Amino acid sequence: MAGSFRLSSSLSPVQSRDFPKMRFFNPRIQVPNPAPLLKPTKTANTKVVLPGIVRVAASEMPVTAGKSAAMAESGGLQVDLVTEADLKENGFRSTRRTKIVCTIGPRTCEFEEIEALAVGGMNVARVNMCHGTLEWHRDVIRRVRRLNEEKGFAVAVMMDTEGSEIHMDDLNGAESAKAEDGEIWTFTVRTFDPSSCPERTITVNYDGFAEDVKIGDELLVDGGMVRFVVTEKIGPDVICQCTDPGLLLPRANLTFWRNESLVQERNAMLPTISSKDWLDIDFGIAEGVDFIAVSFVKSAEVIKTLKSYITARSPGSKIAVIAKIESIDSLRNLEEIIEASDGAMVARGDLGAQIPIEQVPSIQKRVVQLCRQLNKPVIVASQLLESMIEYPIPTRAEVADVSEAIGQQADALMLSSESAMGQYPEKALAVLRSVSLRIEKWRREEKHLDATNPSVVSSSTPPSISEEICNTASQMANKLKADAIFVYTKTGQTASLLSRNRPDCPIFAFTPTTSIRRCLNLQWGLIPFRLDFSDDVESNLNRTFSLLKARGMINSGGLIIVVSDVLQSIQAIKVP
Ligand SMILES: Nc1ncnc2c1ncn2[C@@H]1O[C@H](COP(=O)(O)OP(=O)(O)O)[C@@H](O)[C@H]1O
Ligand SMILES: C=C(OP(=O)(O)O)C(=O)O
Ligand SMILES: [K+]
Ligand SMILES: [Mg+2]
Repeated sequence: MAGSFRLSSSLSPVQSRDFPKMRFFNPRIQVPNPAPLLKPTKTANTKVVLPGIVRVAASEMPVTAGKSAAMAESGGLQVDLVTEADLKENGFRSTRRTKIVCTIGPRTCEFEEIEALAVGGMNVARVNMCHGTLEWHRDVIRRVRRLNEEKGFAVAVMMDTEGSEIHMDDLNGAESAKAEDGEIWTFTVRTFDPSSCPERTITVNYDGFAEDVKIGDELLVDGGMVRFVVTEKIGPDVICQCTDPGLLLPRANLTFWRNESLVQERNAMLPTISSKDWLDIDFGIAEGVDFIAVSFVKSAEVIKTLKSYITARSPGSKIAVIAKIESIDSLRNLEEIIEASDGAMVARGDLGAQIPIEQVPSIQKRVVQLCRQLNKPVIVASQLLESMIEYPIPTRAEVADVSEAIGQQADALMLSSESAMGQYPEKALAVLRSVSLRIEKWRREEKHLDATNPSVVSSSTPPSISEEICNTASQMANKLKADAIFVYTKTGQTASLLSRNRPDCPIFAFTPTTSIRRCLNLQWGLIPFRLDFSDDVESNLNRTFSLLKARGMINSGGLIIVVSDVLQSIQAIKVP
């Protein structure tokens, strides 16, 4: 990777009319109907109306009120079959604590394929608005909702905005194009009909592109997978010579570099949330997604604006806003961005294209630590198991990278292409699952040897009552080797504060609200259940014990630390 990480002087305020325009290509993704990973279940409801286009049947419409079979059976305690089986087979202490986000793409968009991922441990399904049509995304989101309703899962949905990144066109539907060493390619802002596009010509989505680049600049595709040097400029056309040959993929990201630094000209003034993103956000709000991940965040301001927009559009909505840390600007304003957000993602793909890649590991560590300090969930994303797009097993180096993120105790790991379009989505998920279990267990065993590892995160100043209660409860649970912490939480805040301490035992979070249950599913060590509860801790507890016992999920004699955010109390109780 060329260049060093240089910060240019802060930008002067710009008027919105000064913003160079991004053009958004017409959605060109024809969703194929990949062979299902599992045999179709009886619940499959997708009707294939046209070749290659998936339509949704009426029963995939958003779920309305009414108790599902899964809930009715358990007397009001909603839990999924995977958690139930995990608890029964492995016992409390060996449940997986690190959560898994899977990007849904053409390889995994059918109901049975999403179900297979949920069965394999997916906690959050991510749709990337950079690809696909709104109809496609709507179908996927509704399938996840139907799966939750029918099977009692709490798979949350994350919508990831396209953002104002500079990228290439879709190669007219081709899977890829090969650029050979020394070949001359044209990058242009002109658009063509698929039939009349000249050879070796790529349309770029950023209007200011031809003006901003200079002869001698280097053009990097996907952070350097393919590299060109600009040799000539002819009006809207930028003529380039390939210096590092490779495969160009549809809509691949483009950055340009001058004197070993990333060029940030007018593109630095592109809005973080483009007009297309606002429409996608409206769509996300209407579909009731749980998280909106904002690409290329530059400042805390944009997060605040989006949060108030969501509140105005959908009062009382619980949509959480995740800041993607993937640009130089986000690093400049890191602390205030994370403070303003409901969580963060270390988006290593673009981050590694914007700064020298050798700086990515230390930034990942810093973001993970900062999020923990500020009590915000953090996701480590991109290229965790990249080779599994093609191969059924990962490289040893990938396993080491995944282990590092788990060792850092990030809340969640994310699959991108591995699950969206790779050949082995379920196997990739299984690798994340088994590496998590192994590293978490090892970490618990070795913990006493690590003096630098505090059992609680230090309190904020001035300390808050709930924070102190959660710190004490976590320490108690560790010292007494409790089997689980139970937390009764209305807003989810107390559950988060417990998770933040990364205690040795799992945290059962009971919440009356389905959307909060789903949001908690992103956080480390939390096993979220939906349960209506009263202000009477004693009766809640007795009810919970009998419901869990009836399903064989707890045994008499187990030690439970109970925290209630209503009474702000801690109790230590043996399961009767
Ligand atoms: N909705 C979709 N339709 C078609 N392809 C998709 C879709 N979502 C993801 N993909 C494919 O999966 C790859 C990985 O997804 P992701 O990491 O989210 O995107 P990107 O590579 O653009 O950062 C994409 O490059 C694209 O090829
Ligand atoms: C997760 C990332 O964002 P996207 O996949 O949307 O480019 C990334 O850049 O690492
Ligand atoms: K995106
Ligand atoms: Mg990105």
